Amino acid sequence: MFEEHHVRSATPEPLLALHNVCADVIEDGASQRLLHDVSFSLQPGRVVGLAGQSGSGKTLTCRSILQLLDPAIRINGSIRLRGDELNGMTEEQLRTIRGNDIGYIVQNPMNALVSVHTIGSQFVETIRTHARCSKKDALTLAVQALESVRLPDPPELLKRYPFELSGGMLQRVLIALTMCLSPSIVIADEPTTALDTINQYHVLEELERLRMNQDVAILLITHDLDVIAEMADEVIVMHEGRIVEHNDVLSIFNRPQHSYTQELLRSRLNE
Ligand SMILES: Nc1ncnc2c1ncn2[C@@H]1O[C@H](COP(=O)(O)OP(=O)(O)OP(=O)(O)O)[C@@H](O)[C@H]1O
Repeated sequence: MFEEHHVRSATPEPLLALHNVCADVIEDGASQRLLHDVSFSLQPGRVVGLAGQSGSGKTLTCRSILQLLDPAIRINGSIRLRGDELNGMTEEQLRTIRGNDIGYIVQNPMNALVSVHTIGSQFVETIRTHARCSKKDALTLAVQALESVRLPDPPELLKRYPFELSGGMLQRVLIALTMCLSPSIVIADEPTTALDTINQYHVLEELERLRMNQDVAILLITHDLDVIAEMADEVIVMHEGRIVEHNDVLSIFNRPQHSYTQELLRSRLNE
């Protein structure tokens, strides 16, 4: 059993608030609902874990927030960032929000980096599209960020190409890149799934430091309930595109209410 302790009470104004978000896919003229009235909010400095088996709608929920969806998918409902509605914003407005306000860390960091450019040029390019600064200042910022995720020899690392680094190093590079943009929210979609145990530990530690040092709100998607137990303040359990349970982490693990949450916890114990 997990030890009970007081969970910090929520502040009144959420950083991000989803209200009745629905996603429908239109295929061959027919519409199928993939997300059903998803509602929750994120507060600064808190980690919300999103759990549920494969196909339950976790990634779709993240990508709805970022409005990074297949054109066949339509979103309804409200997604507010500090009160501003994201649903319906122009692509240009959204591009500013992605990175500046909301960082996105994905399972396979290779997909987020361009293989033919050095790590350094990608840092400079990304930093300079979000903030007005010289190349030299961008490189200084990159070195500091790489040092803070404890990667060895950052100046040398900046000269290397993504394919020259391991998955764990790349994931930490991506976290460092995200840190340079100082987002208030980080969405981490299965950030440790492709990593070995040691690298999993390092990546989770860096996410924890982001939350502690920069008061970042983290939406952590993982099928790994041990990671959720370790990191999250609250847990949202999704099943077939719906939120079936949302509670603080101790209540979810000690007193799960929904039969699907109970099943999910039982399957973890049997693993
Ligand atoms: N572009 C799309 N067209 C049709 N169906 C889609 C599309 N994208 C997602 N879906 C469906 O929506 C449902 C939710 O998918 P989603 O990727 O959010 O699941 P998930 O919980 O993240 O699963 P996993 O853990 O395997 O990544 C699935 O049934 C999936 O097949």
